[in-house]
Amino acid sequence: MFELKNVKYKNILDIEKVKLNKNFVTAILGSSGGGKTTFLKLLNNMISADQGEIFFKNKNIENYEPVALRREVVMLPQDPAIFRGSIRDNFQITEKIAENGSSKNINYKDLLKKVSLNKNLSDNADNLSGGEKQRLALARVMLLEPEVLLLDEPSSSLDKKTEEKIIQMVVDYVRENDRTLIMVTHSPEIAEKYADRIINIEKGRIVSWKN
Ligand SMILES: Nc1ncnc2c1ncn2[C@@H]1O[C@H](COP(=O)(O)OP(=O)(O)OP(=O)(O)O)[C@@H](O)[C@H]1O
Repeated sequence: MFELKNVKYKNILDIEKVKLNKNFVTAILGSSGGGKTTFLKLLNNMISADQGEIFFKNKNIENYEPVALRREVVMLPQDPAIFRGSIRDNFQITEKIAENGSSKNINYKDLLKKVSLNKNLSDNADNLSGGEKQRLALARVMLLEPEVLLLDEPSSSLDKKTEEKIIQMVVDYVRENDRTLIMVTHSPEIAEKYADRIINIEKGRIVSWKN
């Protein structure tokens, strides 16, 4: 699905060659500051490599229209922005942005249940805790039904039990719907349990991977 060749970004990343498979759950592990977030951002062209090439479905990502690419490859950042207004507003704005009618008949309440967010649609999204905002953002991403989900430490402000539940749910979703998930995680246990492939990034380089 993705192929990177001799990709360099500032003095942060230096990736000789890597392929990321379609329909795989790929986990990215590594020390803080090693370049994991930067790696994800390159995949939907939020940032452009200084050198080298990145292919998505055999086409150089520089040749995709950026908005079209980001509809297919959606990133959930560590600290996602929440739209002002209610939880329902957040879903409605997302659907408007999506514009592609992909979110046909998705029930907002079911979506909240899926991400274990025990709130009303009319609740003010601003009042949610950090972990709850992250789950709302995850629900918004699911509404977009992207082909590829890039999750940057989706569980960073969640307790262990909720974290596991959410990851299980995302992985189930990805597998049932033939999607591709690339997730940065701090937890080797989560990576071992859910990923088809684990990539270790240290100091900007891929130091090991495991199938
Ligand atoms: N736009 C930028 N310009 C300069 N330096 C940057 C930029 N973005 C990130 N960095 C630096 O690059 C390094 C890698 O950052 P990155 O966020 O990719 O690491 P990470 O592995 O995701 O870390 P963490 O696990 O702490 O989230 C860090 O030292 C960071 O400070």
